Amino acid sequence: MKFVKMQGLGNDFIIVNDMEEKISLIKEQIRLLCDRHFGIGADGLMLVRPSKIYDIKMLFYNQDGTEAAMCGNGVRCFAKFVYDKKIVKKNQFDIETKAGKISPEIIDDKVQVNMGRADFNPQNIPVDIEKNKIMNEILSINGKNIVFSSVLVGVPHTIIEVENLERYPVKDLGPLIEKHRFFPFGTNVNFVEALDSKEIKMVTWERGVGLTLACGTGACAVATIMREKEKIKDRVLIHLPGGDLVIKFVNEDIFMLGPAKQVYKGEINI
Ligand SMILES: N[C@H](CCC[C@H](N)C(=O)O)C(=O)O
Repeated sequence: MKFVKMQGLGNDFIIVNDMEEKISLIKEQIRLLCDRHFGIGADGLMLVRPSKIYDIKMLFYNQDGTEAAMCGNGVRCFAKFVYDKKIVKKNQFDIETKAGKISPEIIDDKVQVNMGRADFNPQNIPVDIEKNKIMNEILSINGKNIVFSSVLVGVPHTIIEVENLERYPVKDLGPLIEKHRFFPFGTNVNFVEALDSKEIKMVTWERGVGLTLACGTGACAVATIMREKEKIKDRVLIHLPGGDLVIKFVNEDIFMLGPAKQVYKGEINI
């Protein structure tokens, strides 16, 4: 099976051109391909498929083999791949994803993506709390009360503001919050330190992966919640361990601008 390895701010992916729709990978095979010792190694894997309703279709799978509706860094890499390989012959197009239509624009070596609108409805995120919005709720872990907000930006995201990101126990709390009983399908967990009204630092414990160098939908979710709390306006620079993303709001649509780079291409027997 031929593949290309790409990365967006160090969030890395295996991309397979399956326009002939001949490839069907079971969960265990995806997990093996993404394994950093027994396989290629990646945070996720994407299949390129034809779409009946938009220009192209993206299927996304996490490192553990679970399918997810969307991936922000992944969709930038996906868009760059299909454009560079001339599978799609325009630099602005629409991708069919399980989270709906996602519209990227290739701008030199960067990709700007209209990520659509955030969904605050707990039933859609989903979060098992009887409220209209999940803002500044409390969950307790090992006797520690944690204030959190949750929102759907393609996939479920939980946002926790902290005073000092470097000193916060992200690796201990991330997996416990990811699988907390409030989140029936799990959640991505974003730990955020607001620097000022224009800059934010964050790190994400990703559902189905663990700590990653960047999370695109997470950055969009963080910007959404911080804007909802009126801590930022309609544009923010987000610093992630793997690099920076610019997130801006046009009306209620979320736009994400960031890099997407090919690392290498290869072939593997699976
Ligand atoms: N792990 C996420 C999907 C990938 C999200 C992340 N890689 C991004 O860039 O948005 C989930 O299961 O919801």
